[in-house]
Amino acid sequence: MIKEKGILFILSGPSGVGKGTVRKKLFEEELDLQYSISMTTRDRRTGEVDGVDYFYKSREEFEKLVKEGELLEYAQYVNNYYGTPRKYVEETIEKGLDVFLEIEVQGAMQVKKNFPQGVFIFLFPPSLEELKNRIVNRGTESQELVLNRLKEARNEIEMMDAYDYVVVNDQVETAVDKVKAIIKSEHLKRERIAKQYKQILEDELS
Ligand SMILES: Nc1nc2c(ncn2[C@@H]2O[C@H](COP(=O)(O)OP(=O)(O)O)[C@@H](O)[C@H]2O)c(=O)[nH]1
Ligand SMILES: Nc1ncnc2c1ncn2[C@@H]1O[C@H](COP(=O)(O)OP(=O)(O)O)[C@@H](O)[C@H]1O
Repeated sequence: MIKEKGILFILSGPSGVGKGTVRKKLFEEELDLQYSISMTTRDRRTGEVDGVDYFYKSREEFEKLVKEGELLEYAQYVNNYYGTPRKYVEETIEKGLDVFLEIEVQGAMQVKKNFPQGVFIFLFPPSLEELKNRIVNRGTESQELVLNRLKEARNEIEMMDAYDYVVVNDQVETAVDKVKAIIKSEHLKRERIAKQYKQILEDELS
Protein backbone atom coordinates (compact mmCIF):
# COMPACT_ATOMS: atom_id res chain seq x y z
CA MET A 1 0.00 0.00 0.00
CA ILE A 2 1.50 3.34 -1.03
CA LYS A 3 1.20 6.00 1.67
CA GLU A 4 -0.42 9.14 0.32
CA LYS A 5 1.40 12.41 0.79
CA GLY A 6 -0.23 15.60 2.01
CA ILE A 7 -0.93 18.58 -0.25
CA LEU A 8 0.99 21.86 -0.01
CA PHE A 9 -1.29 24.92 -0.39
CA ILE A 10 0.30 28.31 -1.02
CA LEU A 11 -1.67 31.53 -0.55
CA SER A 12 0.09 34.54 -2.02
CA GLY A 13 -0.57 37.89 -3.68
CA PRO A 14 0.48 41.53 -3.58
CA SER A 15 1.23 43.34 -0.35
CA GLY A 16 -1.92 44.70 1.28
CA VAL A 17 -4.33 42.47 -0.65
CA GLY A 18 -5.38 40.74 2.59
CA LYS A 19 -3.37 37.50 2.74
CA GLY A 20 -2.86 37.70 6.51
CA THR A 21 -6.50 38.63 7.10
CA VAL A 22 -7.86 35.78 4.97
CA ARG A 23 -5.44 33.23 6.45
CA LYS A 24 -6.31 34.21 10.05
CA LYS A 25 -10.05 33.94 9.33
CA LEU A 26 -9.54 30.59 7.59
CA PHE A 27 -7.74 29.17 10.62
CA GLU A 28 -10.40 30.34 13.08
CA GLU A 29 -12.18 27.13 12.12
CA GLU A 30 -10.97 23.62 12.88
CA LEU A 31 -9.46 22.56 9.59
CA ASP A 32 -7.57 19.47 8.59
CA LEU A 33 -4.70 21.71 7.58
CA GLN A 34 -1.36 22.54 9.22
CA TYR A 35 -0.23 26.15 9.10
CA SER A 36 3.51 26.45 8.57
CA ILE A 37 4.87 29.06 10.97
CA SER A 38 7.50 31.18 9.22
CA MET A 39 10.84 32.45 10.41
CA THR A 40 11.36 36.20 10.40
CA THR A 41 13.92 38.80 11.42
CA ARG A 42 11.26 41.46 11.96
CA ASP A 43 10.52 42.59 15.51
CA ARG A 44 7.77 40.87 17.43
CA ARG A 45 4.64 43.05 17.55
CA THR A 46 2.60 43.46 20.74
CA GLY A 47 0.36 40.44 21.16
CA GLU A 48 2.43 38.20 18.93
CA VAL A 49 3.91 35.02 20.36
CA ASP A 50 7.20 33.38 19.36
CA GLY A 51 6.44 29.97 17.85
CA VAL A 52 2.79 30.89 17.22
CA ASP A 53 2.85 33.87 14.88
CA TYR A 54 6.45 33.51 13.75
CA PHE A 55 9.77 32.11 14.91
CA TYR A 56 11.69 35.33 15.59
CA LYS A 57 15.36 35.17 14.56
CA SER A 58 18.30 37.55 14.46
CA ARG A 59 19.76 38.39 11.06
CA GLU A 60 22.77 36.19 11.81
CA GLU A 61 20.60 33.24 12.83
CA PHE A 62 18.47 33.66 9.71
CA GLU A 63 21.48 33.85 7.39
CA LYS A 64 22.84 30.67 8.98
CA LEU A 65 19.52 28.90 8.30
CA VAL A 66 19.73 30.01 4.66
CA LYS A 67 23.33 28.77 4.34
CA GLU A 68 22.47 25.43 5.87
CA GLY A 69 19.58 24.93 3.43
CA GLU A 70 17.00 24.91 6.22
CA LEU A 71 14.53 27.09 4.31
CA LEU A 72 12.23 25.95 1.52
CA GLU A 73 12.11 29.58 0.36
CA TYR A 74 12.90 32.98 1.76
CA ALA A 75 12.54 36.60 0.72
CA GLN A 76 13.31 40.08 1.91
CA TYR A 77 10.33 42.29 2.64
CA VAL A 78 10.61 45.84 4.01
CA ASN A 79 14.22 45.25 5.15
CA ASN A 80 13.45 41.99 6.95
CA TYR A 81 13.83 38.36 6.02
CA TYR A 82 10.93 35.92 5.97
CA GLY A 83 11.26 32.21 5.26
CA THR A 84 9.55 28.82 5.37
CA PRO A 85 11.14 25.99 7.39
CA ARG A 86 11.89 23.19 4.96
CA LYS A 87 11.97 20.30 7.41
CA TYR A 88 8.55 21.04 8.93
CA VAL A 89 6.90 21.26 5.51
CA GLU A 90 8.57 18.14 4.10
CA GLU A 91 8.02 15.99 7.18
CA THR A 92 4.37 17.03 7.56
CA ILE A 93 3.62 16.29 3.92
CA GLU A 94 5.40 12.92 4.15
CA LYS A 95 3.09 12.08 7.08
CA GLY A 96 0.13 12.60 4.74
CA LEU A 97 -0.99 15.90 6.28
CA ASP A 98 -1.77 19.04 4.29
CA VAL A 99 0.28 22.19 4.84
CA PHE A 100 -0.73 25.81 4.26
CA LEU A 101 1.73 28.64 3.53
CA GLU A 102 0.85 32.34 3.50
CA ILE A 103 3.81 34.06 1.87
CA GLU A 104 4.66 36.97 -0.41
CA VAL A 105 5.09 36.54 -4.16
CA GLN A 106 8.90 36.16 -4.50
CA GLY A 107 8.82 33.31 -2.00
CA ALA A 108 5.84 31.68 -3.70
CA MET A 109 7.77 31.61 -6.99
CA GLN A 110 10.69 29.82 -5.27
CA VAL A 111 8.27 27.23 -3.88
CA LYS A 112 6.86 26.80 -7.38
CA LYS A 113 10.37 25.90 -8.60
CA ASN A 114 11.15 23.50 -5.74
CA PHE A 115 7.67 22.13 -5.20
CA PRO A 116 5.69 22.42 -8.46
CA GLN A 117 3.08 19.91 -7.25
CA GLY A 118 1.85 22.50 -4.71
CA VAL A 119 -1.52 24.19 -5.12
CA PHE A 120 -0.90 27.90 -5.76
CA ILE A 121 -3.65 30.40 -4.90
CA PHE A 122 -3.31 34.05 -5.87
CA LEU A 123 -5.30 36.55 -3.84
CA PHE A 124 -6.38 39.37 -6.11
CA PRO A 125 -7.55 42.88 -5.11
CA PRO A 126 -11.00 44.07 -6.23
CA SER A 127 -9.13 46.99 -7.90
CA LEU A 128 -5.76 48.77 -7.69
CA GLU A 129 -7.56 51.71 -6.08
CA GLU A 130 -8.87 49.43 -3.31
CA LEU A 131 -5.41 47.87 -2.91
CA LYS A 132 -3.99 51.36 -2.39
CA ASN A 133 -6.71 52.13 0.20
CA ARG A 134 -5.90 48.94 2.10
CA ILE A 135 -2.17 49.67 2.21
CA VAL A 136 -2.83 53.27 3.31
CA ASN A 137 -5.44 52.26 5.92
CA ARG A 138 -3.18 49.59 7.36
CA GLY A 139 -0.90 52.52 8.19
CA THR A 140 2.30 50.47 8.40
CA GLU A 141 4.01 52.19 5.47
CA SER A 142 5.12 55.71 4.53
CA GLN A 143 3.66 57.43 1.46
CA GLU A 144 6.79 56.62 -0.55
CA LEU A 145 6.58 52.96 0.39
CA VAL A 146 2.89 52.85 -0.52
CA LEU A 147 3.80 53.99 -4.05
CA ASN A 148 6.59 51.39 -4.19
CA ARG A 149 4.20 48.66 -3.07
CA LEU A 150 1.71 49.64 -5.77
CA LYS A 151 4.40 49.56 -8.46
CA GLU A 152 5.49 46.15 -7.21
CA ALA A 153 1.87 45.01 -7.15
CA ARG A 154 1.57 45.66 -10.89
CA ASN A 155 4.59 43.40 -11.56
CA GLU A 156 3.32 40.79 -9.12
CA ILE A 157 -0.09 40.70 -10.77
CA GLU A 158 1.66 39.83 -14.03
CA MET A 159 2.92 36.64 -12.38
CA MET A 160 -0.64 35.51 -11.79
CA ASP A 161 -0.44 33.04 -14.70
CA ALA A 162 1.90 30.83 -12.67
CA TYR A 163 -0.89 30.16 -10.15
CA ASP A 164 -3.51 27.42 -10.18
CA TYR A 165 -6.32 29.58 -8.76
CA VAL A 166 -7.18 33.25 -8.46
CA VAL A 167 -9.44 34.45 -5.64
CA VAL A 168 -10.70 38.04 -5.50
CA ASN A 169 -10.59 39.38 -1.95
CA ASP A 170 -13.68 41.55 -2.08
CA GLN A 171 -15.36 40.39 1.15
CA VAL A 172 -13.15 38.47 3.56
CA GLU A 173 -15.82 35.81 4.23
CA THR A 174 -16.38 35.18 0.51
CA ALA A 175 -12.65 34.90 -0.12
CA VAL A 176 -12.29 32.46 2.79
CA ASP A 177 -15.18 30.35 1.43
CA LYS A 178 -13.51 30.23 -1.97
CA VAL A 179 -10.19 29.11 -0.48
CA LYS A 180 -12.05 26.41 1.46
CA ALA A 181 -13.79 25.29 -1.76
CA ILE A 182 -10.40 25.02 -3.48
CA ILE A 183 -9.03 22.88 -0.65
CA LYS A 184 -12.08 20.60 -0.79
CA SER A 185 -11.88 20.28 -4.55
CA GLU A 186 -8.17 19.36 -4.37
CA HIS A 187 -9.01 16.66 -1.81
CA LEU A 188 -11.67 15.20 -4.07
CA LYS A 189 -9.25 15.28 -6.99
CA ARG A 190 -6.68 13.39 -4.93
CA GLU A 191 -9.21 10.79 -3.82
CA ARG A 192 -10.33 10.27 -7.41
CA ILE A 193 -6.74 9.81 -8.60
CA ALA A 194 -6.01 7.37 -5.76
CA LYS A 195 -9.10 5.34 -6.68
CA GLN A 196 -8.13 5.21 -10.35
CA TYR A 197 -4.59 4.22 -9.41
CA LYS A 198 -5.87 1.42 -7.18
CA GLN A 199 -8.12 0.19 -9.98
CA ILE A 200 -5.21 0.09 -12.44
CA LEU A 201 -3.13 -1.93 -9.96
CA GLU A 202 -6.00 -4.35 -9.32
CA ASP A 203 -6.59 -4.78 -13.07
CA GLU A 204 -2.92 -5.49 -13.64
CA LEU A 205 -2.81 -8.07 -10.86
CA SER A 206 -5.99 -9.90 -11.90
N1 LIG B 1 8.45 34.67 1.36
C1 LIG B 1 7.85 34.63 2.53
N2 LIG B 1 6.98 35.60 2.89
C2 LIG B 1 6.38 35.52 4.09
C3 LIG B 1 6.64 34.46 4.99
N3 LIG B 1 5.90 34.68 6.11
C4 LIG B 1 5.20 35.80 5.92
N4 LIG B 1 5.48 36.33 4.71
C5 LIG B 1 4.94 37.53 4.08
O1 LIG B 1 5.63 38.64 4.60
C6 LIG B 1 4.83 39.80 4.49
C7 LIG B 1 4.92 40.62 5.78
O2 LIG B 1 4.35 39.93 6.85
P1 LIG B 1 4.18 40.64 8.26
O3 LIG B 1 5.47 41.23 8.69
O4 LIG B 1 3.55 39.63 9.18
O5 LIG B 1 3.24 41.86 7.99
P2 LIG B 1 1.75 42.03 7.45
O6 LIG B 1 1.23 40.67 7.04
O7 LIG B 1 1.94 42.93 6.29
O8 LIG B 1 1.02 42.63 8.60
C8 LIG B 1 3.41 39.29 4.18
O9 LIG B 1 3.20 39.54 2.78
C9 LIG B 1 3.49 37.81 4.43
O10 LIG B 1 2.62 37.10 3.57
C10 LIG B 1 7.57 33.45 4.57
O11 LIG B 1 7.87 32.48 5.27
N5 LIG B 1 8.13 33.60 3.37
N1 LIG C 1 -11.76 41.87 2.08
C1 LIG C 1 -11.31 42.97 2.68
N2 LIG C 1 -12.03 44.10 2.68
C2 LIG C 1 -11.58 45.24 3.27
N3 LIG C 1 -10.39 45.35 3.89
C3 LIG C 1 -9.60 44.26 3.92
C4 LIG C 1 -10.01 43.00 3.33
N4 LIG C 1 -9.02 42.11 3.52
C5 LIG C 1 -8.04 42.74 4.21
N5 LIG C 1 -8.38 44.03 4.45
C6 LIG C 1 -7.58 45.06 5.14
O1 LIG C 1 -6.49 45.41 4.26
C7 LIG C 1 -5.29 45.66 4.99
C8 LIG C 1 -4.19 44.72 4.48
O2 LIG C 1 -4.49 43.37 4.85
P1 LIG C 1 -3.36 42.32 5.24
O3 LIG C 1 -4.05 41.06 5.62
O4 LIG C 1 -2.38 42.93 6.19
O5 LIG C 1 -2.62 42.13 3.80
P2 LIG C 1 -1.34 41.32 3.35
O6 LIG C 1 -1.12 40.25 4.39
O7 LIG C 1 -1.71 40.75 2.00
O8 LIG C 1 -0.23 42.30 3.24
C9 LIG C 1 -5.63 45.43 6.47
O9 LIG C 1 -5.87 46.68 7.07
C10 LIG C 1 -6.90 44.57 6.44
O10 LIG C 1 -7.72 44.78 7.56
